[in-house]
Amino acid sequence: MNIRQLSTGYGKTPVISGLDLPDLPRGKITVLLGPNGCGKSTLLRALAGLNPARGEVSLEGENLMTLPFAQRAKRVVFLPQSLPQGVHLHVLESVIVAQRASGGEASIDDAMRVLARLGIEHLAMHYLDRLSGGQKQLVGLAQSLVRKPRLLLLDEPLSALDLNHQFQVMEQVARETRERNIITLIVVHDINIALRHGDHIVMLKAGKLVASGAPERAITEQTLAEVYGVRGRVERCSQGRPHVLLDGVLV
Ligand SMILES: Nc1ncnc2c1ncn2[C@@H]1O[C@H](COP(=O)(O)OP(=O)(O)OP(=O)(O)O)[C@@H](O)[C@H]1O
Repeated sequence: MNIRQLSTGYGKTPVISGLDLPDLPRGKITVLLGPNGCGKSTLLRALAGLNPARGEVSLEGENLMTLPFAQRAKRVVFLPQSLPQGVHLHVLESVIVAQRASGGEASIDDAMRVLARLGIEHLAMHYLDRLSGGQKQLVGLAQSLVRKPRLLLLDEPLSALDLNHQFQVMEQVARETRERNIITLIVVHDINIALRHGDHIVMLKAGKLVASGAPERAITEQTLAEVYGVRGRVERCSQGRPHVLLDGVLV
């Protein structure tokens, strides 16, 4: 997927101006990193067609920016940081509604399979508005995966999850991404999750691209300093995996 000269913002206030991103690979997870307020959610919303934007976003040979919204919504799924409040549906119903929103056939079997893959089939008949924050986040992910997008945009899908679920969700997202050969762009704040589970990294600061590429190429002492203003080291743990250790903040 190519993003060329993308500009977006709110009213007359630009957040991103003329952003070019290197090709986002299919079948891989791209992790979008950057400090609070740098424009990550705004970028995801613009790619999903939820924020007005200019530029070119080509996905599998089509320019998303000129597709009618309904066509775009069949190809692109965006999971926001939190689900809408006050939706009085069962979890299973909500997953089936999501399935139909992308033009798919309603299939209880498919919906239950997605819930099972995320380890939440026991919640199928629970009401959405009575779930914990983390449970809601898992249901939001189930709603996204069941829609079988070509481009999956996940905005901090791990923020309310315990360690076990964070790991399981990243493994599941990686599996779906690989098996369906889709493009997944995911915002996380945990740099070590990005290093461990990301295939590709994009680092933004104030709406501008600072670094991109393989995790160990993009996440370095220099980019950690430039993007986050921290002193950090990338070291190898006893199993040989890269890991960021923070020594402090730059003043
Ligand atoms: N609805 C809105 N109206 C006006 N400005 C907004 C709106 N949403 C976000 N902004 C502004 O746009 C800029 C980028 O916000 P955005 O939510 O994209 O950042 P982010 O990188 O996702 O941050 P975080 O890591 O804190 O979630 C910020 O300056 C923010 O104040």
